Amino acid sequence: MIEISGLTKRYGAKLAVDEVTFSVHPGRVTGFLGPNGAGKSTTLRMLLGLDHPTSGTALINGKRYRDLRFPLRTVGALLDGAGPVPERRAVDHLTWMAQSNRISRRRVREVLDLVGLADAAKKQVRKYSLGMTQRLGIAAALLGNPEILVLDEPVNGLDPDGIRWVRGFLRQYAASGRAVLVSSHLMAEMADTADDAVVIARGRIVAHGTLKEITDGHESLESAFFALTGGQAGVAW
Ligand SMILES: Nc1ncnc2c1ncn2[C@@H]1O[C@H](COP(=O)(O)OP(=O)(O)OP(=O)(O)O)[C@@H](O)[C@H]1O
Repeated sequence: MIEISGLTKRYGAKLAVDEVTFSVHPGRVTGFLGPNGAGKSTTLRMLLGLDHPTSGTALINGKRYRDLRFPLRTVGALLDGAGPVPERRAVDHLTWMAQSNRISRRRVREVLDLVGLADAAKKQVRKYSLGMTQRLGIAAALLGNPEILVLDEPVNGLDPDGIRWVRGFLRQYAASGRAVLVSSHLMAEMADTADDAVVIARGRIVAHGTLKEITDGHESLESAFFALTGGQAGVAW
């Protein structure tokens, strides 16, 4: 379980994340939704110990990320821009990650199979398509068979096949009793993927509940999102 409480991040005069509080439960896909610059990545980076909060806490099974003994075994993450070294072969990248968390080589094969990259395991990552790179990122997140998955914009730039694969995969992962937190600004996509949603705008949580609760009284998740975030289609925030 993820518990975020009063989480705040200030960059100089800019309040990027402002008293954010929400939790993410096992067996559910939670969509973390917000326009560009709303504070999604900053929140996830603090959750994963990559940035220090100005105040507040972000806990994974009751602990801060950096206090987890073998973090990959508890929480798997795919973050924007945190890719592997391009010259490395996919299998070597995963083996290197696995070793640092005492995960077996057998598991490396398993996750490559799981994401459909078994045949491309020995290719250099720089020869991968965007879709393959995203699958590799998900394979890395799965290495420790974690009970929690955190994915920042996993379908960005994917073609419809890739998007469908990620959606099916996340639904299946949550159905096996694990907790999935996935950030996105693609409302139609999240409407098909998430059970719960947390909506953030300008660093603050503006809605948190089941998808049904959030869309109640609106035509779609997209129109609920625009009403909540004060935006309009086609207008930059
Ligand atoms: N290192 C930093 N220094 C200064 N400001 C930052 C820094 N990182 C983020 N910000 C600012 O904090 C705000 C939140 O950014 P963040 O990247 O968390 O948003 P986001 O919701 O993930 O957006 P996107 O969907 O575009 O990735 C933005 O205004 C951004 O410019």
